[in-house]
Formats: sequence, C-alpha cells, structure tokens
Amino acid sequence: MRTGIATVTISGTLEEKIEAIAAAGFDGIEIFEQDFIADIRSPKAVGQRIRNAGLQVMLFQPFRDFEGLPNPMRAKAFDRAERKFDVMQELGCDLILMCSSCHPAALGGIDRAAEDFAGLGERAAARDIRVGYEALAWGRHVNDHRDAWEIVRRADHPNVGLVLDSFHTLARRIDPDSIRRIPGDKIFFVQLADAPAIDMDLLYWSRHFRNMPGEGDLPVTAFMQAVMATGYDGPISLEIFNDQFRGGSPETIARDGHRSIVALMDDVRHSEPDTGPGLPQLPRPVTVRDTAFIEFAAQGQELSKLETLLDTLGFRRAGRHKSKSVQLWRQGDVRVILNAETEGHAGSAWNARGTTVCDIGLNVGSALDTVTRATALGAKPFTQPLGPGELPIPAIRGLGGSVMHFIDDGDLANVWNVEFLSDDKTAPGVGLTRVDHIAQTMTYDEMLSWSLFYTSLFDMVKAPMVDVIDPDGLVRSRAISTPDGSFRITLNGAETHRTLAGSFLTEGFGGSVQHIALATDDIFATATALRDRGFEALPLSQNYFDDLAARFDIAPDVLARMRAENILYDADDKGEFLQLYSRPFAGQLFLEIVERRGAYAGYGAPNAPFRIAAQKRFQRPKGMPAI
Ligand SMILES: O=C(O)c1ccc(O)c(O)c1
Ligand SMILES: [Mg+2]
Repeated sequence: MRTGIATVTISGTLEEKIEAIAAAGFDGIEIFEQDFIADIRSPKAVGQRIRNAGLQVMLFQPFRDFEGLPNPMRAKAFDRAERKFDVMQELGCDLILMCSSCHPAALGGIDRAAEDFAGLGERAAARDIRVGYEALAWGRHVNDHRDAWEIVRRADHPNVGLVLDSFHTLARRIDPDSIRRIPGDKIFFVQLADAPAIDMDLLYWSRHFRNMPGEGDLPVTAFMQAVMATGYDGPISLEIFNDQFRGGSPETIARDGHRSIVALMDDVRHSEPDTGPGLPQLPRPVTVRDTAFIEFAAQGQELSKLETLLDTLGFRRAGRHKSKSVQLWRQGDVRVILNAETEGHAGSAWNARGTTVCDIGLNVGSALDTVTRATALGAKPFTQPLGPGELPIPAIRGLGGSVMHFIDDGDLANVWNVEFLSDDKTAPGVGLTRVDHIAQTMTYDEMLSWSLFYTSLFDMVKAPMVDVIDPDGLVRSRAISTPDGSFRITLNGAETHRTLAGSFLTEGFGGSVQHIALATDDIFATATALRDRGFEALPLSQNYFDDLAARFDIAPDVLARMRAENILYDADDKGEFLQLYSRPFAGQLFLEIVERRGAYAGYGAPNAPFRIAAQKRFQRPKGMPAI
C-alpha cells in the first residue's frame, strides 16, 4: 500500500507541509498547484526537495475546465495543458488530475469529451505523462464517476484514466459498488475524504467541511472496499479541504491523516479479504471492557482536599502503594488513584496543571494487542522507570500529554494486590457502582483529532454532535462509546474562552478530563447518603424544576425530591436519565452522579445549559449570588 496526501490538506508553507507529510510516514504527495505557485523555488528544486524528504511526487492538480469547449477555447485549453506538462516534467511528476469542467461555455457530450481526452492522451504520451479525469460533484456536465468512466472508456487511450474521489461519489449518494465494474488498471489515482452529514451546497460542503476518513459520516469504507475489489494497486491519498485543518498544526493533521488511512485500510482488509495484499497486519480495534482506574495527580493541600472529597463520596482508601506516594480509593467497581509523586509523569502533570486527571486505566481484551495497534496508528508507547515490585503495565500517550494504561486478564489483573498494601479504612459507600463516562474538554479544533484517536484504536462508535449552550458561547459535544456502553467518553469542544469549558482550557494546559460521571442504581438513595456525609450538590434554579413539571409526567412527590436534592432529569423513547452534580473542585473539575433507566444511551444534553449556568454562578465575581 502506498499512501499519499494532498498539500491542500495541511496548513503552512509548502516547505512546512513537506516536512510534516514526510514525518507522518506518507509515501508521497499530491501537489496542489496553488501551493507550488506560491513557493519561490523552481519546479526542479521543489521536486528535488520532495524526493529528498523521501516522498514521491504522485500527482499534480487540479487542471480545470479542459473538456468540451468550442474553438478557439478548445485549442487554448490544450496549450494550457502543455504548459502544465512542462512544469510537471521539471517537478518529476507523471500524473495530472483534470477535474470535470465547470466552464459556462463547456458544451457537454460524452463523445466530444472523450475525443478531447484522446487528443490530450496523445500529447501526454509524447512526454510520458498520464492524465486522470475526476468527476467533480458540481461539474457542469459530468458530476458522477460513472459518466467520467464512460468518457475515459471511450477515449480509449493508455495514458488516460480515471481519478476517483470518495467525496464526490459519496456526497451525491452514488452507490460505491458501481466502482466494482471499472477495471482497476484504468483507475489512475484514488483520493479519500470523509465529511460530516450536513445538508448543504455540494461545493461549499466540499471546500470547507471535508475531514479524514473515520472523522465524518460518509461510507468511506464501503467506497474503499469497492476500489480494492477492482484490483487497484495505486496510491491511496487524502485530499481534505477543511477550514480547521488550514489553521491547524501541520504535524498533527498529517499524523491524523496517516492514522486514518491505516485504520481504514485495516477495516477494508478484514471486510474485503481477497484484495489488498501488502496491507499492514495489525490487531483488530480493541474491545474495551470498562474503566480500570482514574488517576489524579495531586499534592499537598490539594491532595488532602481530594481525600476529603472521596471520603464524602463514600469511597474508602483500599490501598497504599508499596514504594510510591500513591493511594488507591475504591467504591463498587470504581478505582480512583491519587498520585502525589513529585517525579515521573504524575509529577510533571501536577507541575503543568495542578490537580488533574493524569492517567486513565482501561480493562481490555489484550493489553499487548492494544499497544501494538496504537503504535501502528502512530501513538507513542509510554514507559517510565519501574519501582521495586512494580508491574510493567502497557501504556501509551493519549492526547494533550495524557497517559492511558491497559490491563487485561493476564498477570496484570493482579496489579492491585502486587503493588498495593491493603488499607483497612472502611466506608459504607453511597451506592456508586462504576464509571459511567469520562468527559474531556478541548478546543473545538482538536475534537476531530481526539475522536479519531478513540475510534481508530478502540471498537467505539460516535454519537452525533450536539450543541451545548453556555451563557457565554457554544460548546460542541460528541459522545464516543463502546457498542454496549461499557466505556463512554464525551468530547467537549470549546469555541471561546468565555465558556465554562473554554475557561477550563485557559486555566489548565490544554485539553484534559474536566469531569467524571459515576453510576448509581438508585440516585435518590445515593443523594440521601451523600447528604448525610456532608456532600454539597450543585444548586439548580427553581425555574428548571418548574419546567420539568411542564415537560414530563413526573409524580409530584418524586419531583419534590428532585427539587430538594438538585437532581436533573431527562427521558427519551428508550429510557430515563437522572443526574446530580458536585460543586467545582480543584479549580474547575467536577463530578456527576447518574442513574440510567431502561436503555437511555444519552448524556442529558437538554440539561447542559442549566447545569452550566449553575456552575457559572460559582465562578462569577463578587456581587453575583451563587444561588
Ligand atoms: O474543489 C475543487 O475545486 C477540487 C479540486 C480538485 C479536486 O480533486 C477536488 O476533489 C476538488
Ligand atoms: Mg479530488
């Protein structure tokens, strides 16, 4: 498999793009003409620079408005093509992409276009150049790869072939299986892009909202299965026009791109087994059973406060680490680790952010397979020196400097007995059973990257994006979960620093966990037990409960209890959801306690604006009452 990426996908100067693309592990590059024209180097020097970086110049693009023109425009179009061939020969590139004409004077007619391409094929052949024809979804006469293929077929020239671009096919909802009828050797190049399901003008959608395979909602895997079934063995290349990518970090975008291709082709290899020899072999997306532990870095006063909070929440200290300043607290299946080490990862996390979730442990099918797959997808394994008697638990760097550890049924499952001395501090518990979800806050621009990280590594599915209204701006939220809901993450992308999520980012050091939701089977019993232990819930507005009475049929005595305990409520056709929030702690972290009834699979999004407003009352400067 040879992978490529169009320069238009990456931000920066051509030089920065080349460096990032090479570092991410691509084999080649599509030169988007604008990037080349803006560069001050000669075509020869640019070509040499790209090859020195270990990359092939796979494609030169786009050439516009070639076919179907009346003379004298037709002759001019051929001359224009010859000038581009000159540049390509200097660059050392033998394939040009011609996109279907949008020219108002283009006449249409399959045979006329075929004749133009046959003529161009002759001229290209004289220079050992090949021409690839791509149907733009908004092309004037040709906007469907099936018509583009018919033109290529009738042009009947060895130097004229087809370029397929998943966006143009899938955005028009053309059945990708129609690709299976095209001979693989007549497909000269394949471009991949995904996109979010938004109903909008095709050209605008394509130029601003494309994203990496797996980041959007288009059936890119089915498209690629069809391509591989033809026997196509040319480059697989990303061509993503995206407003955020244009302003993002070249390294991150290139790395995400490579990750998306590796994950996609792994999927294709498994579903289209006879095709794609030479595709990388890697372990399948990892099954996450549940959250094994959540680890906080905390020291001094902050550590004492966190211990008090856990105690109030009914956790008991179940163990102390044999050689490190690390405690294990438990309730139900929830394990919270408090790490007060001044060195190593927890020490650096504390130095950078203060109290923070520095590590998440997951119970997985195979810890080794998890790290193998993560590494193949470009994640970095994480290690630090082991203390006496410590187990080598496999780990990787997550995003934003975080760490994830993986525990499976092997020897690693004994970590709690092996590394910790058990403590006999007892607590009755308040009915918390497990981690329901972990909520991570990041900038809006980082959301696609984080979502791809989780969905490519783990067997997890994305829920649709929801808009959360903060009094000071919009926060976009997307949940990602295992198919059975045993492990759930919510990604919250802040667009401004004035939102609750945005100010968390400003105070911290980039994206990280902002809240953790713990599950109970009986939120009213838990609320009572918590109150007895001195827990203070987040106070909500009385208007919220009045509105609940209007929206739902809740028995008056139940509603009165919700009002008294500050319990939020949501319901859909699958079930019900009840939520109780803590007040902020350690700056802007908070906890949520939830009860899911029936098959409710959401996160109480309709309640978010009222919860956020309540939280912000705790942040407002003097003079603004909290309640
Ligand atoms: O938006 C465009 O014009 C454009 C240009 C070249 C392509 O390959 C493409 O898919 C779109
Ligand atoms: Mg394209």
